[in-house]
Amino acid sequence: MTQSYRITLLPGDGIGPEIMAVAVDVLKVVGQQQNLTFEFNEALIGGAAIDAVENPLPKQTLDACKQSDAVLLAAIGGYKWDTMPRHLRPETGLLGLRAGLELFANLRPAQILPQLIDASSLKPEVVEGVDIMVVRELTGGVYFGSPKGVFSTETGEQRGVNTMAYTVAEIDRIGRVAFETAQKRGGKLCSVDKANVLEVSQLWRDRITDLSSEYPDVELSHLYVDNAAMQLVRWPKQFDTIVTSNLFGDILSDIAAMLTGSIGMLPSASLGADGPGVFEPVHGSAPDIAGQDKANPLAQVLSVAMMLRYGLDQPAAADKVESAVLTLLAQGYRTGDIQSPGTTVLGCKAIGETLIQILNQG
Ligand SMILES: NC(=O)C1=CN([C@@H]2O[C@H](COP(=O)(O)OP(=O)(O)OC[C@H]3O[C@@H](n4cnc5c(N)ncnc54)[C@H](O)[C@@H]3O)[C@@H](O)[C@H]2O)C=CC1
Ligand SMILES: CC(C)CC(=O)C(=O)O
Ligand SMILES: [Mg+2]
Repeated sequence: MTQSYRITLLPGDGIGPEIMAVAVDVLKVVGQQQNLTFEFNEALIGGAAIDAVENPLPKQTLDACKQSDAVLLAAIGGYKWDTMPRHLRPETGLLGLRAGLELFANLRPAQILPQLIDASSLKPEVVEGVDIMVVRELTGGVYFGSPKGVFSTETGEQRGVNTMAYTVAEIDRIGRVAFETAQKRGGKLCSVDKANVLEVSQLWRDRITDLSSEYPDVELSHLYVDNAAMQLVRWPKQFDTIVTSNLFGDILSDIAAMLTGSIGMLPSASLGADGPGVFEPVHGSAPDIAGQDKANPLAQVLSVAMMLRYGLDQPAAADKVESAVLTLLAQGYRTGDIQSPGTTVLGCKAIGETLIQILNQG
């Protein structure tokens, strides 16, 4: 029987439309092969939405996302909007989408593919076999805490304020996702915080420690975030699953990206308790290479695989997408960001066409 899904597409800004085009082509072909049909609905977000309707997250877009089975997002942002007031910034639209869909758990896998060992910034013996899942809290912490703003002090000086805050309920729900993720993986969970300095981090550490009694099969450890950043580069193989707050997870997942060769390789899944998830690359809109056919579309394509696996419960289709990416790399095709001697560098579009050929060859 054919299974049908409604997918909202949010291409966004910069390289977003280029990598989204590749991902949609891949999804259509895999859909035909797996008896899945997709009803696509493209909507505005970020800078593109600001330009069109002066709102980085139009109500129509959020409503369309809520009515979908899954949302595929590319990236938002760009120099053009960097000096706009906060409510007219692309990033405000992205945060609004995450909050609006209550996507509190962001899964960011960083896996070194054997074909890309030469592309990593680290020595082969350091990165070989690395397979890390960063579980990042996504709707709390300093990105959302109040008070926030720029206020005047008694002396008339301006003072910028953001607040890092977590409730017990927020820590517990991301903690449970992390323990359950670790149970399905290597059984090790490292919680990353700054409990030596921050009250919010001490509460985080205490709660995660308490929760661990419910997961005796998971080996829990704790690291301060500065040490964790260093350890990720020093000996990344010590990590299996990492759980951390919104800001720390944002930074640590970009570090983890470079272990795998390029930020252009890292997909992610943003999930809530129920309702549609958003599937998006870890990287941003890369305005420095936008419109030049240089973008690596593989993080977006691998986000399609995460959508099929985590959002639509179609693991066989997800396997097909991931295996096509591995074949492409094994055949020596690369975008510029992951090139190494002896490989063939292609543009974003040509990488997409080659992936389709690989999929059609079965
Ligand atoms: N989820 C999202 O939509 C995110 C949006 N942003 C926004 O993106 C804009 C640019 O931010 P940046 O700090 O420059 O981060 P970025 O991730 O867009 O780019 C950082 C560097 O990585 C390269 N890069 C990124 N993705 C690539 C890809 N697929 N293929 C090849 N190279 C790639 C870029 O060319 C750039 O040199 C900003 O407006 C930022 O707020 C940043 C991160 C996440
Ligand atoms: C652009 C920010 C709002 C988010 C970000 O950098 C990320 O989610 O990786
Ligand atoms: Mg980021």
